[in-house]
Amino acid sequence: SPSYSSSSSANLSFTFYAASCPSAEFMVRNTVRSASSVDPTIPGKLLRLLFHDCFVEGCDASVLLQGNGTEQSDPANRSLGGFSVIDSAKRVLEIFCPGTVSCADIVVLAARDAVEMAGGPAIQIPTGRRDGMVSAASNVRPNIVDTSFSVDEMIKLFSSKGMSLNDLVTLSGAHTIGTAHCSAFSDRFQKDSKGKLTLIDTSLNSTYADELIKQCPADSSPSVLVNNDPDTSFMFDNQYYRNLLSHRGLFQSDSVLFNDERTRKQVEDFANDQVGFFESWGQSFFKLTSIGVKTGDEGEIRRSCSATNT
Ligand code: HEM
Ligand SMILES: [Ca+2]
Ligand SMILES: [Ca+2]
Repeated sequence: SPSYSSSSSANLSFTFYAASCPSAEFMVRNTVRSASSVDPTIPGKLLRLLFHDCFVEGCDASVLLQGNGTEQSDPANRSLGGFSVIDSAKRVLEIFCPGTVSCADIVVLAARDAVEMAGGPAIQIPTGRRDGMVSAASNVRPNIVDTSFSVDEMIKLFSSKGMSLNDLVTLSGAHTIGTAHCSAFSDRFQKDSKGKLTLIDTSLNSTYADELIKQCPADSSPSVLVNNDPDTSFMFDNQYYRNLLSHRGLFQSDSVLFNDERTRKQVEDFANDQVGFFESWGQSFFKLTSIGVKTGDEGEIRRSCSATNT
């Protein structure tokens, strides 16, 4: 459905598991913490997983379902990660509070904790989301932003989820952590007659472009990863916006936020004011985690996050 009512998110509660599983949030947090201490790439993965869940069928863990033709089989989702962290949190929760805590809530809480552990703001998030039964690859393409999108196209998709221009600029700040495959920004380069890459997107700083070509030469392996934020890749800070100001946005969809008059001011403000970015992040993240939530009798509480109960 194109526009989600806010009545569903009004059914979420800050005390949803207070009686049924009082340490639910604590158990998710511990799982995220220990996984991230072993593998520092986990926070970025968990944050992107939330985005791809909430924009397709709402925040309902549809992205976790495995099988032929599910969301995971769409090319836009092949580079997602963090599933094993969600699974281990669920395993612990099923021992202490069987059949109680939804995978949809675990995805949200894990992303929230991941941001905080990477140095970002702490955010209170209500719970009570239920797990969806539908996961179709064909739902992914129309609902997930591609790096080739114009600001207009991004605004259109975001507003169909009840998200504003401000939310778009704020949530794009997620690219202050995490990594990307070379193919995610190869459209900014072209192969010359000798098979070497040259920059065709003039909105990119040429020194930065040279670094990217070095890390991602034309013949590089498809498994090569590049940091989204070349300066503070593991730190959730406002460096993403500073990068945009110095023409070092990795994706075309990042650069356009600085090149478009409607979004530039917000980018400049966040580049100069991390506290302001963090405040805005709290609000936009809250909205993201409320998109299309299922509550009450809708959906189910999955026993295993990768499969529906029946
Ligand atoms: C607005 C348009 C957006 C576009 C076009 C976009 C696109 C991408 C692409 C292409 C990647 C690299 C994937 C790969 O090659 O492995 C990526 C990574 C990432 N994105 Fe976005 N994204 C957008 C918005 C968001 C939002 C709203 C969030 C979260 C709130 C987000 C969080 C992330 C994170 C954390 C990573 C790093 C993932 C990792 O380290 O594995 N992105 N994004
Ligand atoms: Ca979903
Ligand atoms: Ca950073």
